[in-house]
Amino acid sequence: MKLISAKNYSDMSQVAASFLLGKIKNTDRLTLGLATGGTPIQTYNFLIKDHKENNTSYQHVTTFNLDEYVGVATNDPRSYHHYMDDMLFTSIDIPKTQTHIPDGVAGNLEAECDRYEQKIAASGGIDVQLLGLGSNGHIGFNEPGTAFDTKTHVVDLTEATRKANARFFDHIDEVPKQAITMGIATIMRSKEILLLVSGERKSNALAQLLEGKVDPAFPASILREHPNVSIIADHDALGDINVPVRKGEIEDD
Ligand SMILES: O=P(O)(O)OC[C@H]1O[C@](O)(CO)[C@@H](O)[C@@H]1O
Repeated sequence: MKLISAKNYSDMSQVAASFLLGKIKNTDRLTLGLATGGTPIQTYNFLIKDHKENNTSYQHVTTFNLDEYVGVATNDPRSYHHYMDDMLFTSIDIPKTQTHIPDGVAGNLEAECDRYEQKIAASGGIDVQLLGLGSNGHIGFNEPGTAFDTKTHVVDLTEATRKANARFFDHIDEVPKQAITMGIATIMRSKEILLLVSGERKSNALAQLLEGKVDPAFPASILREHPNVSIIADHDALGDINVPVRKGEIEDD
């Protein structure tokens, strides 16, 4: 696992965008796994800025998002479909047909999970998966206690996660109680993983990921067993962590 430090949220986002652009610009065909939440927003802003300034194309890129709320329509501003259109897709030249997000209003949610899993496999699997880290160690919406062999599935959200995400809704009661998420096995099959961690509120989770044991009680701990993980963490998230850290390129300036 490679740990790269960045000074702050903005620098973390710039290092992350450069990392992704290195892949986007240097491949003929790329499948990206994408995340939502607060963490990747500025990374997406930097990708958009680069697209506008350098005309970087996404015609050869296919994307699969980690998750979607159950019962939130795709055109609802709180859906992850809407988030992705708003934060990235409509501002770059990626064909809509190449972007994939689970359908949280599908009539048969189990069938939707199977369909999504098969779609990822049919595309050849995920080359690079972008991840955020839940304060309780969740990755995607895989909450503590999720078995490491899970594929895409429906999950009951914990109160902690609903509270953490209530900032995107008018009231906590409006935060859905369930979501569809890629499973931990789905995420672990990605060829490469890029985990972004920012802010003091994530420092305990990051310390546990780096120093604790691999345990389903802390889902992100499984990343220690993946052969190709890079973590970009800012100083607030790193806190006093006592592991070797490589400095992000921006810090070397
Ligand atoms: O980036 P945030 O908003 O702190 O959320 C952490 C993670 O939790 C989720 O909101 C749930 O999947 C992810 O989208 C995100 O990566």
